[in-house]
Amino acid sequence: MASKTPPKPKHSLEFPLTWEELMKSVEFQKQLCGDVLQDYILQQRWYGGKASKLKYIDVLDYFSVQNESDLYYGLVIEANYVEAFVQDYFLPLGLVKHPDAVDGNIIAHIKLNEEEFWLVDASLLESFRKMIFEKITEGNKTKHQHLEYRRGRKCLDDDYTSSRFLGVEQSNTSVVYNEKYILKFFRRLYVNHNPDYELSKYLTNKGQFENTPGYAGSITLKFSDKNVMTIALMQEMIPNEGDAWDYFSKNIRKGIQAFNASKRDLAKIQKLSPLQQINENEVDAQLTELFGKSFFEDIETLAHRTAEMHVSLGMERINTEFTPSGYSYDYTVWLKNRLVYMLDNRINLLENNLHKLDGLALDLAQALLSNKKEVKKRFLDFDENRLKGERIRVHGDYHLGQVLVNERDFYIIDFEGEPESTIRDRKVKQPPLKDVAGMFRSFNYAIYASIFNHQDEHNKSIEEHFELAELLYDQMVGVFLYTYIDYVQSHNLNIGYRKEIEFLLHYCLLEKAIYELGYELNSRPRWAIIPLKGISSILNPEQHESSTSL
Ligand SMILES: Nc1ncnc2c1ncn2[C@@H]1O[C@H](COP(=O)(O)OP(=O)(O)O)[C@@H](O)[C@H]1O
Ligand SMILES: O=P(O)(O)O[C@H]1O[C@H](CO)[C@@H](O[C@H]2O[C@H](CO)[C@@H](O)[C@H](O)[C@H]2O)[C@H](O)[C@H]1O
Repeated sequence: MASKTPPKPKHSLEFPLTWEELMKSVEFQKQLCGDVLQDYILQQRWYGGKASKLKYIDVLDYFSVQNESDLYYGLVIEANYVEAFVQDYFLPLGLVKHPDAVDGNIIAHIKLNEEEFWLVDASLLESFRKMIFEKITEGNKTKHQHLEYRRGRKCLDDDYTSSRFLGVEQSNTSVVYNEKYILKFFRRLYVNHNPDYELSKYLTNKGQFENTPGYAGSITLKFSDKNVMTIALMQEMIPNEGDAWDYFSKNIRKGIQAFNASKRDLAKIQKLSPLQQINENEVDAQLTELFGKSFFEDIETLAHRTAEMHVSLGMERINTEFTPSGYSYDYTVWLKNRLVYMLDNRINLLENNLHKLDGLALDLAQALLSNKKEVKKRFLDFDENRLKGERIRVHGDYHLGQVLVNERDFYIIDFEGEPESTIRDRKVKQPPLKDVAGMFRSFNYAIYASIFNHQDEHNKSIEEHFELAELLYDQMVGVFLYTYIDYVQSHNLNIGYRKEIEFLLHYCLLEKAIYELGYELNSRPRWAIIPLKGISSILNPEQHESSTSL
């Protein structure tokens, strides 16, 4: 059979060098970093700098990944932006004879000593993936320049049998090995260990938290100045039926459909005050009929797993990276600076994007703009002297999409932290209730997304749906809090006294909703209505008597 005609390359390079000599060539690095990579990375899903103007790219560092027969390079490329900031990315480089080997997904055509090749992302090549697995399973038996391959406790295989791309929408690149492990190549690199690696290793080796993928290995780049970068993390693969966002959204939608088909009087449903705790058996009978008893049992299980995660993260007494801390003046200064900066950014972004909003979203946006002083005041109303609980390392970006579902149990993944924050900020110990607030915002999102996305299925007014939404949200929160607080308190994690818990939750809910407003305005403005509605209820809980101050 005739082979396919090679694609006409956009970029063609030529060097009188071998592949082994190529990376040492300054001229090659210069040409690669010019149009070749500038064009290539713009097409990649993992490239997060698309909204900024690229000035130039540099190779910050590179390393070889090799055995007796094959050689690949791992590149740390630094993207420099006109807006005066830089981002580092990981790009593994390989060389193939035929572009068919990678389905035409090539970086450039290259002639080396008159011989024709194609430069490709090495993760597309099975031989590269196999070599990576073998080096991780071999662990630190072999020394590799400034690269460290580690085998984790949960890696039980010595032999490679298969590899494939995970094939999900994601910001990194994940490979499934032997249908048992998932290796995530971090695309965006940071100086310092990635929190995903640190927390995964800790939870497996020390915390013994079972409802997260076990740590199976990693690759770390070590610089001569002692700085490090996490290149990859390998974990157990968790069999799953999808994530908790899809799981709960599906059940919420069904409940809302049942509500539309019924003659239910919302005034008869028990109204809780915000953050009022209830036992799963105390959920209003009408809500149980609409959403199912199992729906609230699932919330209970999720709360239980979240509490176990926090107890595990807060139990360390030796390694200061993990030992709990109290509240301090330094923390307060850091927090307030950060939140005021974020708020100013969101207000600015909102002003610039008002033209993208209409109807209720626009009304809520205008209300927020006139209320910005009140939000700032709330952010500044944080007094460490009145807080008695502990701060610990937290998940940091906790929402339903970070939880996998299997047989009505939940597994928590992706401890990379909040994507907008610097790596240092992600490692600051925080009140565990920050994660809880993140999950509550996610409940709120799932309810309102179900309402806004399926309006064609409704025969009741939007106001009635909003009323149902608030009733449901308060009961989901009530069940979660009851289970969560009971578990952490009986396992010696100090999250503060009752008023402190309420204060921190209100504080973190507002923080998260303001954060979300930026995320939505930048990536899906149609959804901005959800955090806008959330901010409005957090700021005006007038129908509820609970106080937000200490
Ligand atoms: N250990 C695992 N077991 C099974 N599936 C996983 C595992 N880790 C990740 N996934 C799947 O991969 C997706 C992306 O993983 P995630 O860690 O969030 O990557 P990224 O940081 O690139 O967004 C998850 O939503 C999930 O579907
Ligand atoms: O990409 P990440 O998962 O790290 O997180 C970012 O994207 C999330 C959306 O995928 C965003 O989450 C927001 O939307 C979710 C529904 O899609 C909702 O469940 C979350 O509560 C809400 O915050 C997250 O904020 C952002 O960091």
